[in-house]
Amino acid sequence: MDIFDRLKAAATPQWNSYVDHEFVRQMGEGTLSEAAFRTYLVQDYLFLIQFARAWALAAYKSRRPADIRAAQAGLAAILDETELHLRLCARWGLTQADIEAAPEHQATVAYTRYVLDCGAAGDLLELHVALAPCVIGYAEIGRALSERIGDLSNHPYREWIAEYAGEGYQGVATAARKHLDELAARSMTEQRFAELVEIFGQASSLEADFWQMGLASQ
Ligand SMILES: Cc1ncc(C[n+]2csc(CCO)c2C)c(N)n1
Repeated sequence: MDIFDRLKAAATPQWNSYVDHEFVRQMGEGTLSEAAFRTYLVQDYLFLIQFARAWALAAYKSRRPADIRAAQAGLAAILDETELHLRLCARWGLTQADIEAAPEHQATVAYTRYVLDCGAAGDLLELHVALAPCVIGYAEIGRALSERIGDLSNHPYREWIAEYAGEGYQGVATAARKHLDELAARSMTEQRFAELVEIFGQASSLEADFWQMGLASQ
């Protein structure tokens, strides 16, 4: 059992509220409304900008080159991801300037600033634990949806699912998981575990709230 599995097992209700959310179910079935997806995607772009700052903070909090490289990989993955968002938003006639001018929803503010605060107040391990549901969760969700659906060619959310189920992103998530495990082996004590579960559970709940924000907008 690696540290990620231990955190997931200790925060199962919050984790399940995130990965089995109604938004995810509807997206998989292709019944999710375009309005819900659009609100989600615009907010997710704003979310990614703040998360890029969190990964940059991870680089700043790192003393070892290997940790700086891990932060660099996370930051690069985010910048790649924003391309998907801009491409999909362009189909609705939304430009980058339009998206950047959108006001942030409470759910976006709550999640991103929570993670940034974990990084500001805590150490590198706390920041990576706060980032883990996001990075590793989307890989699990993407893979589960893609396996369930099989042939994605006519699916309304094929680009989104293919992005996170694809080899490129799966590799990023596997590397992030391994890095988290190494970091925990280096700096976690069992007394700290409960504190880390708290962070992991909170971040997972904030992910669930983020999906809910999309559903509530339609
Ligand atoms: C609400 C929300 N949670 C997670 C992700 C996924 N994600 C965020 S940053 C990143 C790249 C590596 O850090 C990935 C895959 C998202 N887009 N939106």
